[in-house]
Amino acid sequence: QLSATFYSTTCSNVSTIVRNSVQQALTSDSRIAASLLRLHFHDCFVDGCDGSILLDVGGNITQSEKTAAPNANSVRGFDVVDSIKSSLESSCPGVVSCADILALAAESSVSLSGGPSWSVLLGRRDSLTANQAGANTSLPSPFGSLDDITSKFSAVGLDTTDLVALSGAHTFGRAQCQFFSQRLFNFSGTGSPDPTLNSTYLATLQQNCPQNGSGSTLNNLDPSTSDTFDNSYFTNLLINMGLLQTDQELFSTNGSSTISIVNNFANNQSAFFETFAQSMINMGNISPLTGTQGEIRTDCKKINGS
Ligand code: HEM
Ligand SMILES: [Ca+2]
Ligand SMILES: [Ca+2]
Repeated sequence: QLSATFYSTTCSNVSTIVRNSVQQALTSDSRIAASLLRLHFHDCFVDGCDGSILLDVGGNITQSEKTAAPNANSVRGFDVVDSIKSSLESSCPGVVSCADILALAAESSVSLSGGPSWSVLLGRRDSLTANQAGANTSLPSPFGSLDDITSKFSAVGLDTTDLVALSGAHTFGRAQCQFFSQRLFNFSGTGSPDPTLNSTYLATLQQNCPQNGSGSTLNNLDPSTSDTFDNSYFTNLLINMGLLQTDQELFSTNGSSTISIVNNFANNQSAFFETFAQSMINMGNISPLTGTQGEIRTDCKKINGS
């Protein structure tokens, strides 16, 4: 049972400390807000929001989620999490969990980028384990069908509205060519590009991600407003300008219940912001450790005493 006032007597400035650190990090890295939001998502989908993604191999930890397929050479922002943790250890030693730091950093990242604010529920504790196989199986693939991603969300208690709203996180941040290049030249063995890709956008993407080029070249997930948290992710889908196959599927899968939700968010940014905030709370509630479960890590990368 998480609560917005969990640290009110033990670390009353926690939200401000996190927010200031994220703001500071943004001055030298315009992508960091997106990266921090994604870290919270990749934490919560694997054994719940318990900081498991932050652990390195060492001591009793024999596997790390960082090297699982969806994370390796992809998730980033760990240095900022460590710097937030050091500030908090100076102000309120041994009090704030790494899992809560991820939830707070996600909210600051969205609100500092122009998106909604919400009251973050707190009181999560940190795991004593990491689950690499779990990261490989529980995180959605950008090559999956809408049914695939829907079932990964429903496996953690999130519904279709949550799926569409949270996919709106792709309103900022970057993606490497390797995660959508299957759409550009020979889609599903057809010898042609994905028919649900806008032809002008296709030409730009083919230029940025040529065949036999580097799969790690970065592209904006939202070609309209790449660093702003707004509803242009959804207006892009209406004109076939979703970057990942799984983005465009939300609007282009015939008969899907996701289509009307995309239309609503494209036409009504406030509806998107309100739903996104609620869906972030829903995601943040995925099986947290509470009470005497787990621990409060001193160093987010390691179990205490190891
Ligand atoms: C619906 C299924 C989803 C799939 C298949 C998916 C897949 C991906 C992929 C492949 C990337 C690019 C990674 C890279 O190039 O290294 C990415 C980036 C990103 N994802 Fe998702 N994602 C999904 C849902 C979400 C959700 C629910 C959130 C957060 C609420 C999110 C937030 C982000 C952000 C902010 C980025 C950019 C990160 C950065 O620039 O560092 N994604 N996603
Ligand atoms: Ca986790
Ligand atoms: Ca945007």
